[in-house]
Amino acid sequence: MGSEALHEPKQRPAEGSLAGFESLEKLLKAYVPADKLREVTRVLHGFNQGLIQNSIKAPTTAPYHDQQQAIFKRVRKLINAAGEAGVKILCLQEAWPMPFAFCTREKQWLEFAEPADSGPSVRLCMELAKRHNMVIVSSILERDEQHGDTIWNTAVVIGNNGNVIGKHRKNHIPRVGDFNESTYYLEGNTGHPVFETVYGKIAINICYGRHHPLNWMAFGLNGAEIVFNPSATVGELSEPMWSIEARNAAIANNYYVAGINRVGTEHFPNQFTSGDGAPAHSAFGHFYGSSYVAAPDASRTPSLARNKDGLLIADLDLNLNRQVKDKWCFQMTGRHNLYAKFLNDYIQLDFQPQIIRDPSLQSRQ
Ligand SMILES: NC(=O)NCCC(=O)O
Repeated sequence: MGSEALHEPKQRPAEGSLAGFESLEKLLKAYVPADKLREVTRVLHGFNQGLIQNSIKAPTTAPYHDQQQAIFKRVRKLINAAGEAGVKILCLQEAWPMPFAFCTREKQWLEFAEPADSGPSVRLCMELAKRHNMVIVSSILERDEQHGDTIWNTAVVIGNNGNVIGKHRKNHIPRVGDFNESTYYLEGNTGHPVFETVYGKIAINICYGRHHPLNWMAFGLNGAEIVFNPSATVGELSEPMWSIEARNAAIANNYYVAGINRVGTEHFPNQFTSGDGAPAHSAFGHFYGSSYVAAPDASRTPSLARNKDGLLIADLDLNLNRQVKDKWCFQMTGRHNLYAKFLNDYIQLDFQPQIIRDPSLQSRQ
């Protein structure tokens, strides 16, 4: 019997699975013979080196407080597991204390917004960070009460003493597919902060910011050693990009990147449309998890599952950043003065693109 017959899933593939397998790695393992799999993994992942992805735990029709408490219960358990395993820096997925309701455009979901220094999820993370002597990056919907209740998509960095070190607000707000986030909040105003923690210098590039190379670059130039990318994105939209973007950023900027994606399919009480003529629907699509860590030497860890909660633990040797920098000299050879001048020209109203046209082309009217 061939391996295909042995491993072909017999029933309908589980929701959110990849042809019946919980991750690409498991699918490859089922079909590629062991001697060849080593080579496939070497080329796909390089050499192997805590992140938490979680689904929502109560229906979106439940009272908000119940929805939030159900997620807290689950995430508390996962953070405790990370702490017991010795995790020192932990990042949670984007807007982890709530369903990713921004597809609906309904303002009622702002009920989940909280102050970045004292909201319920922040207090939970402060308690657990202190208990486990751990740094926690917690991505929330922020309500800025000091500035007229402005709403932001924010990552709060909590130090190992249970103190809030600071926060970063999402720089790039998507206007793609059902990601109607601009209905709720604006582009962030916190720049590209790097947080110096007892375990290393970290930064956060929130979700859609991962499509913007200069966003990655700025965190690197500010000295980040690890950049977390807490995300919420669905299979139909971005899955082919997911395994590339964090790796590319890690290579180009000589730091580690940890991509954390939400997991599960979220259904909402009222139907919404995608503005593409297709019928109204009540589910966002499948958040495909697949969280992983990419290193500056182009290696990466395997992914977490596509359809299950998970905790990924990776040992990061921060000295590798400098070794790779010394070898490849990407920072040293960067022509930042050229780019600075170009960008300055580009933002002028009278900017003209630098195009040298083949004079033998027929002139366009
Ligand atoms: N949450 C978020 O920014 N999603 C946008 C979709 C994507 O970047 O894949």
